[in-house]
Amino acid sequence: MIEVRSLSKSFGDRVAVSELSFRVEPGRVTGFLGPNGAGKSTTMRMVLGLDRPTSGEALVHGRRYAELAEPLRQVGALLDAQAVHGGRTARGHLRCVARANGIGDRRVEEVLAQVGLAEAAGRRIRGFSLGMRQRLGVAAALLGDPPVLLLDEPVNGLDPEGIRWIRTLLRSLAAEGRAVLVSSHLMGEMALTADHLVVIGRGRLLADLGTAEFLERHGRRRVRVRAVDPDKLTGLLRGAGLDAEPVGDGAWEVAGTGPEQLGALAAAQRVALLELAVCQDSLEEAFMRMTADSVDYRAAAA
Ligand SMILES: Nc1ncnc2c1ncn2[C@@H]1O[C@H](COP(=O)(O)OP(=O)(O)OP(=O)(O)O)[C@@H](O)[C@H]1O
Repeated sequence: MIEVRSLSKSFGDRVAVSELSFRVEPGRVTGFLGPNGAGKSTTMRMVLGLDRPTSGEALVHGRRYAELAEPLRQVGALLDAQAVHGGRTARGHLRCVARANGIGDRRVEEVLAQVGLAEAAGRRIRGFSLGMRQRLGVAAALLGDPPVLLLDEPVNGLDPEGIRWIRTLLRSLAAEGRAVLVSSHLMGEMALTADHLVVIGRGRLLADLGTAEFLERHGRRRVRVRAVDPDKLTGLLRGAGLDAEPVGDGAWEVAGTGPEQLGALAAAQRVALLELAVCQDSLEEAFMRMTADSVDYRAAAA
């Protein structure tokens, strides 16, 4: 388990992380979300002992990273897939990391196969695509078979097949009882992958809750409705005083009601419907709404 307690980090007078507390529990994928510059990478670097907190602490299994015995067997990480020696082969790179941590060559072959790089294992990394480097980074993270995994933007550069592969892998690692923390900008992907979300903005915690609960709380839920006779529907909605918004093509989106009530109302007033469906905000829409005030770099409105 990862435990972040009142963690803060400043670079000069720039506050990157501020009084941040959350836990990454075993058995689930925790998505780590936040706009650019929110402090995600800095937090992950502090968990891995690569940056020193200004105050507070980040613990893995109750200890600071530097205090862990055989750290690679305790926590696996993918931070920057580009940060590898291009002149080495994939196998050579992994053997080097493995030997430095007392891990045998057999495990290297296992993780190469697990990430789909068995055939490319003898090739030099400098010829690898970004997606292959990501896979290699994941292989290195898995080398020690660790109960905790921490991945910064692992789907970066992956094609749709690769993205699906990462999703399946992360979910199966969590199902095996591991604690998985993963950051990503791809909201649609996070909605499919993460059971739990930790959202930060400007270094501060904005939300720490289940993905479904996040959508429920921060996403809007409306009922889309369309009728054979659009004028009759307009009259019905206006007459009922509902919070309705026209969305084109004679359709409306109505807030504060459910399809059951709206359907019953239409039936009672003999308005024949063509469409009656619940539309729920996507994770991206919910996320944009909740982080609107904490975006550091945003294009000025035209
Ligand atoms: N070594 C450093 N020196 C100075 N400032 C830094 C350093 N590392 C990070 N920062 C600043 O800290 C803040 C948080 O950056 P960080 O990279 O952790 O955010 P992030 O959420 O990972 O962003 P992104 O989604 O763009 O990767 C930013 O304002 C960044 O400019």
